[in-house]
Amino acid sequence: MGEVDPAFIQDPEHRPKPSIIQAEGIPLIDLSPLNTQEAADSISDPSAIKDLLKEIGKACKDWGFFQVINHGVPLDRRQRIEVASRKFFAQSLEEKRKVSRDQTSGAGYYDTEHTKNVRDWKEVFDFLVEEPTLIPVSQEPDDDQVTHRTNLWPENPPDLREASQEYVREMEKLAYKLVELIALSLDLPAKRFHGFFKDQTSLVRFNHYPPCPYPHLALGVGRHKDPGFLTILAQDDVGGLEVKRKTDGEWIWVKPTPDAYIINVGDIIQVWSNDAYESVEHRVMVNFERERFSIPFFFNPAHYTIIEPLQELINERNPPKYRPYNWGKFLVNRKNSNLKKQNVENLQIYHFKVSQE
Ligand SMILES: O=C(O)CCC(=O)C(=O)O
Ligand SMILES: [Fe+2]
Repeated sequence: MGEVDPAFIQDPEHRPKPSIIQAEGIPLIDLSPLNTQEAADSISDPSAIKDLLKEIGKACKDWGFFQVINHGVPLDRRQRIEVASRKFFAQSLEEKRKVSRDQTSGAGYYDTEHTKNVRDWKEVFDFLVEEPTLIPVSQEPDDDQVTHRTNLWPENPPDLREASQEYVREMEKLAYKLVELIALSLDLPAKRFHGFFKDQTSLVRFNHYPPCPYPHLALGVGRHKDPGFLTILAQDDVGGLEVKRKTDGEWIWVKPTPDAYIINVGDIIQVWSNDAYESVEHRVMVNFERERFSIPFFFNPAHYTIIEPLQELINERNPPKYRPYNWGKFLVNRKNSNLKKQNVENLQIYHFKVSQE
């Protein structure tokens, strides 16, 4: 890949800067107050975790991003899936393509994703949390058909499937804790969001960013916001994730913290909270020498969920800022547009924004 392939080249204004800004960085939040509660899985006494809720609320407002430590996910689960992911990507392209994602599967291997119509310098392997996962067949509003999506598991490494399934249970536990914290921080009942995830459309992705001969021109993932409810990301020690700081629009490097998870607010929280919390743009830089691996868990509601500002969070002085939309239709629209270069931007939540006039 010595030649510069124009498909990967970012417009000049979106290219990474030669100097990175570490600044004070995104907030680091210690979840250990949850571990000292007698019932950590149901936050029964919000007053005991008042400070934690404040921290979470502030991080969601000011950054849309934070890291968590003492999160309760056993380190060996994470190490096992990280090793499996490395082994999978180390195989030949021919081997990896045996589990290639196609139009009908919602999962598998692919290396042709585009973000904002520029190809990403990465290869990925996706798997669904629920089997089957129900997704609408088409983005047409009148078409009620749904498909049953299942996973494509590779033969090698042989323990990838088990490691993945084990890891996902841990991700769900952490996700539900975070969902409760976020609900409480918005002055909602702890379980306010739980029902939406009954038939979840959540997804885990293995990202592999190979070394890049022109890291000043390309990106591992172009600037974007995550469309779902929230994302729990495990990044390795290489680093490359950058978050757009809300105060001044600068791209801030997220310093790898061993055994921490990076949490970000997705578009759905932004809409449900009527913009109290914001889904923030992020991107991934690649580098000349080192390959990088990351594993995001995208926590997403059931396909039939209608996304609109929550009744409790709107009033006359704070009217709804979005028109309702159907999550499954939104997802299908996005999926159809991400695998090829197009001339227009794909569907975004601002397309549902109510005009303030
Ligand atoms: O690899 C990373 O650090 C982040 C990846 C990401 O933002 C995504 O896959 O949505
Ligand atoms: Fe992302």
